[in-house]
Amino acid sequence: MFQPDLLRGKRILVTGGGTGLGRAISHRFAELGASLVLCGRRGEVLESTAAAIAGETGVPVETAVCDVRSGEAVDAMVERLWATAPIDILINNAAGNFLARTHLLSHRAVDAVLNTVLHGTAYCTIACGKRWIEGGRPGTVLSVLTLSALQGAPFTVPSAMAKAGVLAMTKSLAVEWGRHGIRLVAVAPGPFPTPGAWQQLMPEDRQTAPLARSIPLGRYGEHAELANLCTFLVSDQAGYITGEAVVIDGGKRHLGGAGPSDLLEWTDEQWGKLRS
Ligand SMILES: CCC/C=C/C(=O)SCCNC(=O)CCNC(=O)[C@H](O)C(C)(C)COP(=O)([O-])OP(=O)([O-])OC[C@H]1O[C@@H](n2cnc3c(N)ncnc32)[C@H](O)[C@@H]1OP(=O)([O-])[O-]
Ligand SMILES: NC(=O)C1=CN([C@@H]2O[C@H](COP(=O)(O)OP(=O)(O)OC[C@H]3O[C@@H](n4cnc5c(N)ncnc54)[C@H](OP(=O)(O)O)[C@@H]3O)[C@@H](O)[C@H]2O)C=CC1
Repeated sequence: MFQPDLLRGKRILVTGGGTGLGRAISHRFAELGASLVLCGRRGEVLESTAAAIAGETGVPVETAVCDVRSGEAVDAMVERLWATAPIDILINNAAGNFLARTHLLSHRAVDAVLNTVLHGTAYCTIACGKRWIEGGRPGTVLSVLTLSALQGAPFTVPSAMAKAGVLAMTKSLAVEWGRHGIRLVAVAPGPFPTPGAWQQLMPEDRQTAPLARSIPLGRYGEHAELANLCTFLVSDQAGYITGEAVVIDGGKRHLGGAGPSDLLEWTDEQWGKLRS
């Protein structure tokens, strides 16, 4: 359990906060007293999520329609938000991704992912960072990566490249901006079911594989588990953590490196035969 007022007084901007994991993280922040700004491209999605979170938690939730692929639009959004009150915490969560064979990707397909994940994250981070530094204020940036940022991923190569770039940004700015009291942290989730991710990445053909073969804990992540990790990392309780990415994946990352995972499927009979 967190202190009920852990995030009271914090103004938090969540990109992609209208759906999926961004929505779950935002909801947890609001429960702990934060005031929120949810950003995305679809106003009606943002409004509906904002109304639901505000109704359930009683905290104010603003919305900001913005395509993070445009540096000008991001700067205008952040300038407008700052005119009311500074943002304390930025969550870089907006992303686009799809399954495709890389040698068949068009330039525009590569750009569709890189512009959102790599450029959009850089624009949002710099827009907040320059205002924190100019205003002499501390700040925190949490970026949502994927496991592929650490170990690559075939068939989602632009996303893996972009998220790896965001990890490099996290480590680099932790050093460059540390003396200004700005922390940069990241989370690298394994699979957490959301309509967005499942539509893009989990066609029915992929959903029949036994989970135990791909995830040691044998289940997908729960949104609350990711939201709780993000809550700790952005809170003042984690004030000495910067430049780090925390993996939350049920052990998935270690399957390949930890030895032959096909042995997980072996029966007692097979083990007995080997022993004899
Ligand atoms: C384990 C889970 C890990 C989860 C990680 C996540 O990130 S989950 C997060 C999951 N959530 C989301 O992803 C939600 C947000 N997603 C989105 O906004 C879109 O899915 C987007 C990323 C395609 C960007 O859309 P947009 O409107 O900017 O793009 P557009 O429609 O204008 O097309 C631009 C170019 O891309 C091409 N192209 C498109 N699809 C495919 C494909 N499947 N194949 C090949 N190519 C494809 C298209 O043909 C065109 O190229 P062309 O023909 O002109 O040379
Ligand atoms: N679900 C999973 O298993 C995993 C997810 N992740 C990461 O978690 C994050 C959330 O993913 P998830 O919730 O599953 O998927 P969603 O599709 O629900 O989330 C993507 C969000 O980003 C917003 N978005 C997309 N493009 C833009 C843009 N150009 N400008 C502003 N907002 C944009 C979308 O809103 P709109 O379309 O209205 O703009 C949407 O709210 C992503 O960073 C993803 O890479 C990482 C590992 C695993």
